[in-house]
Amino acid sequence: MTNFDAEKAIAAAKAVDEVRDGMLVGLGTGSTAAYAVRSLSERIKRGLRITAVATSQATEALARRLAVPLVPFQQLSALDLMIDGADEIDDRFQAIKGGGGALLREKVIAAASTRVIIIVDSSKLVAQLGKFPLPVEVVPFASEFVRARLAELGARVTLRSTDGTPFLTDQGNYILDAALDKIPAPRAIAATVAAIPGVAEHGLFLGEIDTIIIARGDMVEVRHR
Ligand SMILES: O=C[C@H](O)[C@H](O)[C@H](O)COP(=O)(O)O
Repeated sequence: MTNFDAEKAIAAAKAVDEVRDGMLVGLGTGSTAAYAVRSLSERIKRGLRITAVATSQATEALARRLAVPLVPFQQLSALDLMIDGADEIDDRFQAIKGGGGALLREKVIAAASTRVIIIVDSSKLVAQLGKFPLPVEVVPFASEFVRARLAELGARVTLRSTDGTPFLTDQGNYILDAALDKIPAPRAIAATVAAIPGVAEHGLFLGEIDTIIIARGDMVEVRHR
């Protein structure tokens, strides 16, 4: 386990302490969120009674394997709590997400949740967003058109792929990774990107996050908005 893995596990356990009997809990996606699913599963084995919603097929598979009770989100419109990771987060509770390609479902679940807790290791906290390329989910039909529009904003744009095969999201869309280096005005970029026809969602989470849990070594810091 790397130091960052240990930090992810500590932050995840702290977030899972916030889960109470009867809650409907949104489960994020990625390596940090996976620690939260494991931690939640341990509490369920000790008697915690909750129901969860997964933000991706990967998280759904993990939760099923660990006997975390799941319900499909299609039947719901509101959740109590979401626990998720982030690729970058600043001290204004603004984040870039989508490194794992789950940004669209994550944003829906975050919007539906009364409270959103983001759990991160110490490498994820930044002074300014943008070093991590902004994931933009696009319908495949519009991918070249959106790529050109993002390039006009000054981004170096890459179609996420493996060995020449485009990565497909759980919705069957593509991801364009838009490297901007710095995002000094996240709200303006978010509005501009969201307005491009063919964009399904972007990875800027600007108003959704209520609590950040950051682990540094074996210390954990909780910040509330
Ligand atoms: O699409 C994936 C999510 O937004 C993840 O929460 C994000 O990429 C962070 O992932 P990790 O915890 O693996 O660094």
